Amino acid sequence: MIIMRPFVTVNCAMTADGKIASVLRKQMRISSAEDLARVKELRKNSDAILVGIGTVLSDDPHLTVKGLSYEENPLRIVLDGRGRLPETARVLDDLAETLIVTCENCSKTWAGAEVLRTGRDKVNLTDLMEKLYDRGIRTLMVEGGGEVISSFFENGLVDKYCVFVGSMIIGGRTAPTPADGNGFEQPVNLKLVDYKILGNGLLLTYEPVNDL
Ligand SMILES: NC(=O)c1ccc[n+]([C@@H]2O[C@H](COP(=O)([O-])OP(=O)(O)OC[C@H]3O[C@@H](n4cnc5c(N)ncnc54)[C@H](O)[C@@H]3O)[C@@H](O)[C@H]2O)c1
Ligand SMILES: Nc1nc(=O)c(N)c(NC[C@H](O)[C@H](O)[C@H](O)COP(=O)(O)O)[nH]1
Repeated sequence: MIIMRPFVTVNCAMTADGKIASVLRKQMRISSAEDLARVKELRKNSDAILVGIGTVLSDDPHLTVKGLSYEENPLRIVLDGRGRLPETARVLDDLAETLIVTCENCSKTWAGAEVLRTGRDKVNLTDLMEKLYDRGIRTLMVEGGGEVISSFFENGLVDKYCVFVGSMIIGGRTAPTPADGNGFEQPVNLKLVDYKILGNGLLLTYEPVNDL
């Protein structure tokens, strides 16, 4: 059965040794200024921006585009299966609409945010994609982190994968990478469709290869 879902672009920045943050999981500037400008455009051109609760707890991002009004900003989506999102998180400010997606057994609510419940232990991404499409979301930007990106690949929900490779080494065997989770038995094969130098780093753009 074909499901109608948004076009999904995964975007992240990794170091030249394949890490998206340090072992302390604290936010680290990996992108060049040129890449940050591209990320801003990508956010602007997306109907919604999605991150996992791990990213919110580590980075406390705004997930907005500076200069855009509440109505113009993309919908902010946080995957939070166990209801850990603090009321003080910046994604709950009044700069944009926010949707918190949690599991069916989580009864938590948040002031000023809409809550959607789907899935048992983890948010059911396929169901979420259908629901987002039904409410008019046609383009979705997934900004991380590693667990969430891995789930999108695992569920075959990625249309485009953009990874900026910053010219630095951070090391650390437990530092997060673009696709953490439990790993796949079979690789997700990609086609390299573009590459571009952006300041002191390289932007790689891939599309998953549909083997069927
Ligand atoms: N460099 C970058 O581009 C970039 C971007 C974003 C985050 N980060 C870094 O990534 C780290 C956070 O990543 P992370 O992997 O710990 O957390 P994450 O942001 O991927 O969130 C994972 C959590 O989301 C929840 N979740 C609910 N449903 C899920 C589902 N279907 N699939 C997966 N998770 C689901 C679970 O509680 C899970 O633990 C931080 O260190 C942050 O700084 C880097
Ligand atoms: N593209 C990108 N390059 C980086 O070097 C980096 N560290 C992130 N990290 C993503 C993470 O989620 C950040 O927290 C938000 O990019 C900050 O988002 P805000 O501007 O506060 O909305 N993303």
